[in-house]
Amino acid sequence: MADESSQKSHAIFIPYPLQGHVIPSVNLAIKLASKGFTITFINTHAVHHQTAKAHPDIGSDIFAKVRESGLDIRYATVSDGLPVEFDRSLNHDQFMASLLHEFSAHVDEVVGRIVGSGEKVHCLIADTFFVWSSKIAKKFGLLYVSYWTEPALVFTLYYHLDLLRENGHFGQQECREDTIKYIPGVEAVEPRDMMSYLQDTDTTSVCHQIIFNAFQDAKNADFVLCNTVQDLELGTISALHAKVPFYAIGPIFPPGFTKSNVATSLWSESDCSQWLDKKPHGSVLYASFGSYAHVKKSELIEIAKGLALSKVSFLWVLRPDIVSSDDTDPLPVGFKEEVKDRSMIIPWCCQNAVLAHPATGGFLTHCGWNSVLESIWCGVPLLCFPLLTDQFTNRKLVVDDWKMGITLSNKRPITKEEVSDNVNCLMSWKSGDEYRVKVKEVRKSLENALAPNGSSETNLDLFIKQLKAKCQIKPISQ
Ligand SMILES: O=c1ccn([C@@H]2O[C@H](COP(=O)(O)OP(=O)(O)O[C@H]3O[C@H](CO)[C@@H](O)[C@H](O)[C@H]3O)[C@@H](O)[C@H]2O)c(=O)[nH]1
Repeated sequence: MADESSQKSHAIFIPYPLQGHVIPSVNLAIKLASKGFTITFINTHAVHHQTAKAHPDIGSDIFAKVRESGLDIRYATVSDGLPVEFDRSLNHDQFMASLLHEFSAHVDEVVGRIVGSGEKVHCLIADTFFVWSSKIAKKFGLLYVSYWTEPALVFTLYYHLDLLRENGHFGQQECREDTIKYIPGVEAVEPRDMMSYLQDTDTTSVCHQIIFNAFQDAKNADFVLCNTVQDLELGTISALHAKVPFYAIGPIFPPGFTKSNVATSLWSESDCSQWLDKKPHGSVLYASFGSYAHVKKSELIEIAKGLALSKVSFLWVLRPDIVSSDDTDPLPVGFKEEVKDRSMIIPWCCQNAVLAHPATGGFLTHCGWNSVLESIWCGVPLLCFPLLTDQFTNRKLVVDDWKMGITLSNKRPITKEEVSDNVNCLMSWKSGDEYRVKVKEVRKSLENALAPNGSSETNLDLFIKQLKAKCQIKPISQ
């Protein structure tokens, strides 16, 4: 009979309540559960409410279906401190302030309830951007596993904020503009390629407070799991190993890639497959700017006009709040009519299915990290239009380091002519070929990482082994 120390590892898993964080968190939760973990996954009431609105069949539990397949994933929800119907997109700073100041009290209560029920819990897996994780983990006697959903390069730049500050590249009225060459493991980064928050001169915003506090807290993490691919960021990761118990476990995708048994989309997905089926191989540009950033109306109009000018077929995801949730129809008058024979414009889709479709030949993207990984996996080259946060740094990786895409524009504001020219450059068989060849080369690193004994599996297994050792859990079979 199993004794007290041979139980399954039980993790409470709390994703950051944003689409681009919930998706890789659900995927990691499934992966850990398939390796024998018990997971209690906790979404905010607001994320659950919006997911349930988009998928009326899921009821109160997004994991009901995967549990039927034998995985031990439990599900709970918690308040983020704001009413469920509150418009978090329109009132972004108030939302972030609530996550900074209010959320931890609610998390404390729910974690306390689970631990107090007598259930043995071993660790708290929480997004690195939370400011409270190590304190709550410590209070309830749990190990803290920090989950980083962006590249290792971005992690290390935040981790070395003090170094950037000391050297005058961050936090001054006039920051240095020369190349940064002193971050361990990072050969060179231009200041313009740092995350947007590190390029701001005003560092008093709520997002800055979150970053400062979160990275202070991350220094107390027992483990950091990163959704990146070891081979692609080897130097950065090796240097981090000297300071942080850092595990490159990516790419973390849903099992099956194009279809998940767990509903994660916050908007209902339009089916584009029939439209795509009628298009020639590699002829469609897919355009999407993710779930979070907003686009200036004037830039959105230039992009629309540029797409019209390009004559390329395109599938464009335009979230209802892409400009602002109080301007839900920002396209130029007559645009939809003008491009109707060669376009499909929708509020949301199953992005993995679109990228994996043979008709898709290019991706106009804001460079969210999930989008970058998904595009590589599907061998689709990128046209980069970074808007916020890590997207500028991700663009550097995609264009300057891995050479599998091009930048939409090196200056702002963008013009319709450069949009059209660059769309044609990426989509044309001749000029786009070098990027298609490169992205397929980079894809090999992902394939290797996911192969049996590849870095994704090996690093995840190493983490599990070391976690069990720290918790003194014996393997189940003993
Ligand atoms: O119509 C769509 C559009 C997107 N997605 C999915 O939504 C996710 C979007 O994630 P990402 O591409 O990373 O963009 P954001 O939603 O903007 O993600 C936030 O979180 C990321 C991970 O931390 C950061 O890299 C980004 O900069 C940040 O904005 C991806 O998995 C997409 O497949 C869909 O399923 N359907």
